[in-house]
Amino acid sequence: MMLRQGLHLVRKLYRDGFKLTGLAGRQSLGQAQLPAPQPDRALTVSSWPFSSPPRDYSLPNESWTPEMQRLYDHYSALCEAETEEEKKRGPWRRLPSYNRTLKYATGGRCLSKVLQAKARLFTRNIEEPGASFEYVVFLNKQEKSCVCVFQAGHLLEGPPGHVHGGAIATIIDSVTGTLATYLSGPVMTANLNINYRSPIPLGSVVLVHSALEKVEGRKTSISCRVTSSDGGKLHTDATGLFVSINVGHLFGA
Ligand SMILES: CCCCCCCCCCCC(=O)SCCNC(=O)CCNC(=O)[C@H](O)C(C)(C)COP(=O)(O)OP(=O)(O)OC[C@H]1O[C@@H](n2cnc3c(N)ncnc32)[C@H](O)[C@@H]1OP(=O)(O)O
Repeated sequence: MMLRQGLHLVRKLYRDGFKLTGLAGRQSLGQAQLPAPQPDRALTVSSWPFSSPPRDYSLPNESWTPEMQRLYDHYSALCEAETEEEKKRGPWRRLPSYNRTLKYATGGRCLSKVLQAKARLFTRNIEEPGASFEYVVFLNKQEKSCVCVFQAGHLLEGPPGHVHGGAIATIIDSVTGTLATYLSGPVMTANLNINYRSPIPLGSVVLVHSALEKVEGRKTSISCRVTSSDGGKLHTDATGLFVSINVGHLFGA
């Protein structure tokens, strides 16, 4: 019964144009218009099925360094820009980010109710501001690309004073996965290829640039480069392969 309700809700959200922040929501740039602009130019959850609005983790908080805030302001200003092609607004959008998109997203038949209630998006599961992943993604729908401003907190340490490779892989998976989802709808990561070129200092702010390489049938290929905030140093480059799925795939259907 729960499974059927979950599937029904997911399908309804897709039909109604649920603007995603997780695996299940989607917006195909090739097939539909992005939602009407909001005052802060963020994409919005238009069909949020719960009474209280979810917290948007991609907004500034007290842990953000001046560099993080500067880059946020820079890309936010691009979201405000007007272009001739799009008379009123440019191609940039800030994507909101929540720690759970669908409380019904069970992740499979066997997830207990306790787990279901406690499940959280991996990158947003630590409440202490600045402790782990502080990031905000800006999408450029014309260029089919996005940039993520990422500040790596103290809980992400790998080599002393530097960011863990798994944490770097996580942010790459999240950013490339987000772009693939916006471009192709519901997808899952099939393959990630990562080259670690230079270590990322803990607490620093880096840019995660992602762009569409190609779409072949169900396969969407995304490239990614992690650079210093001034773009001068390459930390990591990667490619990701995402395979389109039916949402029932996530529910064991
Ligand atoms: C806004 C959002 C916010 C979202 C914010 C959060 C974003 C977080 C993003 C995190 C995303 C994840 O971590 S996802 C979690 C990690 N990933 C997973 O758990 C996926 C587990 N794997 C699977 O479920 C499956 O293997 C699939 C769905 C990937 C593919 O299975 P399938 O549907 O049966 O498809 P299949 O026929 O095997 O393959 C389809 C085509 O893809 C190719 N293919 C499949 N796998 C591979 C592979 N590893 N390497 C190369 N090619 C492959 C096949 O050759 C075939 O090509 P051809 O013959 O058609 O040419």
